Amino acid sequence: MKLKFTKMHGAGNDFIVVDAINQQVELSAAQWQRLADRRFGIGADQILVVEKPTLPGCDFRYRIFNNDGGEVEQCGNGARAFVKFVAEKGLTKLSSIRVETKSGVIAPRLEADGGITVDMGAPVLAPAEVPFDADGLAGTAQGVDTLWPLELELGGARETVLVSVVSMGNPHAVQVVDDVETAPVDLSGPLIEHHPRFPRRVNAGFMQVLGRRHVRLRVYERGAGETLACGTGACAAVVAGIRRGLLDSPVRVDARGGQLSVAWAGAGQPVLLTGPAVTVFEGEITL
Ligand SMILES: N[C@@H](CCC[C@H](N)C(=O)O)C(=O)O
Repeated sequence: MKLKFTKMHGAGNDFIVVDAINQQVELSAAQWQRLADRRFGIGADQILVVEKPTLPGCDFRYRIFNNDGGEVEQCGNGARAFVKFVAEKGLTKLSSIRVETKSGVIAPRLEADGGITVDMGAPVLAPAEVPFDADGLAGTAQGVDTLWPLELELGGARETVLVSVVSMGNPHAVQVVDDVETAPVDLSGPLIEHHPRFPRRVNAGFMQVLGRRHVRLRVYERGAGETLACGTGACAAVVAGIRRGLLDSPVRVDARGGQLSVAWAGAGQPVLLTGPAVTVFEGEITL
């Protein structure tokens, strides 16, 4: 079986995008993982699959598979790549589309200057819905946010980190650090990802506040490891920063692979994510 694909990225978070409307695509988790493998496959942080919608009022269905082959609920940088892909492939003539995802409907918009903004929906903040098991834990209030203590076993020593928990459709634990470059992302990222308090695992964000509208961010992604940028991670970090009283919307987010912008007007309002989407090459692979 041959599979046509497009390789894309958003601020260095890279994707294999597959049109499952005009070709038949039914792959197992092991096959997705093989395709995303950087040595045995094409290589990508995530695979994005474009399908016909199943919900009325939607233009497309968008499925997301992590590098480890697992299907997940949401991907912000991928949503921008998705809208560029469907426009470039002539799958739609609309500049604003409604896209069905595993965690609800999102609305990406192609701007006149080529930039892409995605309405990612409102963040979910109730710990149980993130999901985060806060049972028996004492949180600390900061602004209108609650910081939760997570115990980690770091290199033989016990350490407690304080995290905000936010769902952007997918789960995030965000901590504020003094310097993202020296933060122990490789060490504590996997421990946070698999921490037993997160029943569906979690994306671990490390945010350095540079000013009220400017942060640096690194994210150790669930199912993919550290990526050069994480769109939903940027949204979650800015929501946490605003709730903690550290940031004002809109916020520039510097990731290792590029720059994103996140705007949020507060409780109940949608988060708007803006940033680049780039097509790298097209190919066909025999499975
Ligand atoms: N890179 C993404 C997020 C992809 C999914 C994530 N790893 C998860 O498992 O939730 C983004 O740009 O949002």
